[in-house]
Amino acid sequence: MRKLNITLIYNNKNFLEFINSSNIIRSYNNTVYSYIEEIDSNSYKSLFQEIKDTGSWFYFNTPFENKSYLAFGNLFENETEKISRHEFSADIRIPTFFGGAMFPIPRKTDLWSDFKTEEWFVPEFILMKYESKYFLTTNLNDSLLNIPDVSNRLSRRLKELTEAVERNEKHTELNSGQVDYNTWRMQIDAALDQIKSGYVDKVVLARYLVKTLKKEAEVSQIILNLEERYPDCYIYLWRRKGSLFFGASPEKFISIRESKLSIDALAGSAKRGKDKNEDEEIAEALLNDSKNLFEHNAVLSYILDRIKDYASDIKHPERPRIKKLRNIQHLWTPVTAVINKEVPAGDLTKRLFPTPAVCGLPKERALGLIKKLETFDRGLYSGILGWKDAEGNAELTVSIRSGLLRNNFVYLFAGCGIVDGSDSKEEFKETELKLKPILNLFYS
Ligand SMILES: C=C(O[C@@H]1C=C(C(=O)O)C=C[C@H]1O)C(=O)O
Repeated sequence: MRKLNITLIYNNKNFLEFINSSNIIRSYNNTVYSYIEEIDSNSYKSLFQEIKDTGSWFYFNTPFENKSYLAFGNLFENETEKISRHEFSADIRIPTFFGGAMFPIPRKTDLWSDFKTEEWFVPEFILMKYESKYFLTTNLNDSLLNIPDVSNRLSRRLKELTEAVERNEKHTELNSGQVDYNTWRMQIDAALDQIKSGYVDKVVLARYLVKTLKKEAEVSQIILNLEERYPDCYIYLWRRKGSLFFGASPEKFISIRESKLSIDALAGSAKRGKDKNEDEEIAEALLNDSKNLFEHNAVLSYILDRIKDYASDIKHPERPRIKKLRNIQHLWTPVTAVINKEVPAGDLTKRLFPTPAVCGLPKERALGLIKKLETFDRGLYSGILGWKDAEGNAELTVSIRSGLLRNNFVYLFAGCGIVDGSDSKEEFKETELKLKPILNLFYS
């Protein structure tokens, strides 16, 4: 294994100054003291090449901001309300909490037992890449440590991330089989009956696939491939206990910076064309297709309705735009607004989640139908994932186009919005397009 230099980066003088200043302001419980230092790119890159499917860590890349985070170690868990923060470096903002929430249906199996229904944790360390600069954040709590202690702890954590573990080769699938076309058709027909009777306007049904991995997954390769192939998507990987949940999502759930809010309405899909002309024809047809526009508008009108009491200056383009990805294109309406000062960010998340892009309309009825018709646990698939800070800022994605690695299996998930006029064969094809980003990582 290459030697990792990151253990040596602490600048003694700055760190001591930080400890002293932290001692002065030290008066609350649950305070996070964040020491941020720039590190050299080689340390970061060498760690990245060595990262394994072991330990507990969280990786989140928001390419449109040129920022990625690798968070590891656990200082606090689920204490969002109580934590205040003292940062040493004022120039650069670092998120406080990383984590996410599952799609809100109680689980029937053990597939997701390595994750919690909802978790927001304060990591011990965060490696951040911002444009061409690299930073290490060390988070400390009230039992402040000295430099050798912190360095040792960092070395231990890095070892956990980079050391491969021997695996027992005998495993059984936790959720055997898959949703094949016949099962899918019956589910879509049942949903269409409910739509025709007027019980729901839209419901998003998903299917899953299980594949055996032929060899150990190479995590650094997964990250590199996803980042290269999906340069406009959120790239996320969350490793916890024996599971790795990961994906490349085109969908922003919510982004909050001070009072600026932005949300994606993303729904309505079509394949990519074989050449530029065909691609444009397909996009044009999608922009004028009443079924897809209905699916899309269900999401947009829901978002506008849910934020109207919390925000002002709500803006969005009059007609949807097209978001093009490698295998698929979508109808997309970006919504921006200014949040009323008195609203906590968590309230907005609760009001919006899950949107009709992954659930349906009316929400509670669609949730009931999904619970009744789907035969697997969605878990973190179609949940939310990302970061928040103690000041109410947040960057969360809808965790779609995702897979779960567990033992020697990869579980893949994809869904689509069902509305009046949906056809089970076409929707099945659409799920295949949506499964591709993950499937191609292992079987191309
Ligand atoms: C549910 C998924 O995607 C969602 C459903 C879409 C649709 O039905 O057209 C499009 C984008 C996403 O909001 C998925 O990828 O699994």
